[in-house]
Amino acid sequence: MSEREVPEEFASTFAKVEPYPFEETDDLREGPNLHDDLLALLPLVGRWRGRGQGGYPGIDDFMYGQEMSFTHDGRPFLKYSARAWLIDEDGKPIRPAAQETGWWRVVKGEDPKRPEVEVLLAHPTGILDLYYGHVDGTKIEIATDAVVRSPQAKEVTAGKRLYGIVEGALMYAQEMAAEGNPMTPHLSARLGRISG
Ligand code: HEM
Repeated sequence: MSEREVPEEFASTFAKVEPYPFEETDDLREGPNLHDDLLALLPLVGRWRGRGQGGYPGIDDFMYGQEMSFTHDGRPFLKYSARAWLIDEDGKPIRPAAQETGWWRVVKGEDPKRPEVEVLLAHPTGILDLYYGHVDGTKIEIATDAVVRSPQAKEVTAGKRLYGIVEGALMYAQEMAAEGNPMTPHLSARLGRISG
């Protein structure tokens, strides 16, 4: 339909639409209060940047930079995204690397001291992960309950991640079972807080 064919009443409706009217924040000092259900994940909220190293059977070891953000809008979930880039020994960027985006929620667990978390992740490589796990103080351990792959995706069958807040830094280690290998380390990184 050409612009001229848009009925007059619709044209005025579109013109009136304001930008998204609700606040979303990565800073606990601003915007809506964090939902009570998310208290166990509070230390993650913010923006992070740092470096990591990786490897896997059959590939060369590598180093990477990464940015990560956890934001919320007062509802009981965190919006998560991360992007990485390969770097050389001097930290110079080589090329963009993995990105992932998804949602973190606290679901009702049996032990109030170990809240259960659910993490949904989508990767641009044709892979979707559903992770479950627990928060133990400043440590979060999650493992895949399901991995869905498109026909072209690499054969990733399971994943495991350990996140920890250590002296204000966000550290994590990630393992995966892929391409016929059992659960094997792929990544580890240390990120510093850049806001929030
Ligand atoms: C910080 C994030 C990540 C970085 C920097 C990274 C980096 C790499 C690099 C450099 C390779 C070697 C092949 C290539 O150059 O593409 C690779 C392979 C691979 N990565 Fe990652 N990766 C990351 C996250 C992930 C995630 C989240 C998954 C799974 C969902 C994943 C699954 C794989 C698989 C299956 C291979 C192929 C292994 C093989 O061929 O045996 N990676 N990754």
